[in-house]
Amino acid sequence: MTRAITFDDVLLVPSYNHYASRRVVDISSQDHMGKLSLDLPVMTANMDTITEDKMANFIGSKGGIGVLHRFMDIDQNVAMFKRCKTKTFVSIGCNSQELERAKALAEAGAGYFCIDVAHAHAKYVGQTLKDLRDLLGKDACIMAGNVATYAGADYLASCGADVIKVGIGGGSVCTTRIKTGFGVPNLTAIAECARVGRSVVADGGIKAAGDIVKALAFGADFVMIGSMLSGTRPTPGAVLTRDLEDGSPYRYKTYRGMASREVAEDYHGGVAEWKTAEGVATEVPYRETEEEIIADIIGGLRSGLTYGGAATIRELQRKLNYVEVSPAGRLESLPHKLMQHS
Ligand SMILES: NC(=O)C1=CN([C@@H]2O[C@H](COP(=O)(O)OP(=O)(O)OC[C@H]3O[C@@H](n4cnc5c(N)ncnc54)[C@H](OP(=O)(O)O)[C@@H]3O)[C@@H](O)[C@H]2O)C=CC1
Ligand SMILES: Nc1nc2c(ncn2[C@@H]2O[C@H](COP(=O)(O)O)[C@@H](O)[C@H]2O)c(=O)[nH]1
Repeated sequence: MTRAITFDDVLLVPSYNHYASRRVVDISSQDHMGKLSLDLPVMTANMDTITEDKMANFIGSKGGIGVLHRFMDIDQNVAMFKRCKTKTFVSIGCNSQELERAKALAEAGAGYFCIDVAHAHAKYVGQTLKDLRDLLGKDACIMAGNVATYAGADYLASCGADVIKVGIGGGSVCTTRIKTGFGVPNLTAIAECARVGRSVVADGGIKAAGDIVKALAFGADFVMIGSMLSGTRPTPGAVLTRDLEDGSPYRYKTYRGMASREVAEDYHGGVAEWKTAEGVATEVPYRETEEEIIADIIGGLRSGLTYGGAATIRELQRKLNYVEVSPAGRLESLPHKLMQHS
């Protein structure tokens, strides 16, 4: 049986650092096909509680890129795309109307497309990729996902994907592994898919800047984050308030999986009888900390590269050296100053 690992299973091992300061390392990333270059290798998730135009403009201003969700009609989608002031991905699904969405968005100037389905190692995704390439031409950047195996990534590459989105069932509001028994722990999935030689986006389960460094070191060129930015000001959705037991107000927003019952009710009148929800909806505290979250990611990436003795993300990948950690090692990695000793 193959052993598979994810973020908390490993730590990266430090190596000799040539660089005088964390300021000199380069945290930018370019995809293997030469179509996408980001100063910050971070994408925001195409979820209706994470990325609309406001988040796309925020993350774009930081050097990353937003991926608009697709759960709206085509006119709304075009209007939203036009409100984006920086390079932004748009998403499409796989049914026949989705090519109409792609056509309208391309006419509005979109050049970065994401084919977004739960299980992309599938015939209908391959066909959509080919149709989309025919529609958009060779210069458009097409990302497709999600997959979690070498065979899945290879299939998408062979159908014309430039960038491959990797991660099945690892997201923070995801229940796919519980509901279906399928998934691959994310670091193993990233390493496997990166062997195909196309750029990989590590998607799902990233909780902190250190997880981003691990994902990049294991072969991702970019990461996609949802929960790390959930509840912040640039996310869509209202700020809600309720009283806590002590009477103090608690301000929160909703963060929800795009395969949750709540999403199905809002957009499709409920979960179809042949399906089950594969995501959950949750309350997250309202936060005004998006600037700090991104600064923390940038600082973590800069430090991370120097711990790895690397000036670039590609060098970090070449020098990958890691250990699997014991339960005690994992505990030691967390703040434990106040832990009681018996
Ligand atoms: N990264 C992850 O682990 C996951 C992500 N998601 C997210 O949830 C959203 C909804 O996803 P999705 O349900 O794919 O979108 P859609 O509802 O648009 O479904 C995509 C198409 O794929 C078909 N399909 C066949 N088998 C499957 C399968 N096992 N899972 C999903 N679709 C299948 C669907 O047909 P039919 O509906 O008739 O079956 C449909 O035509 C997306 O944003 C997706 O990224 C969802 C689950 C897992
Ligand atoms: N299995 C499911 N995965 C989902 C769903 N909605 C979104 N997602 C995936 O999660 C990531 C975000 O993960 P996070 O850990 O950063 O919060 C997102 O990009 C999708 O790939 C869902 O309903 N089910």
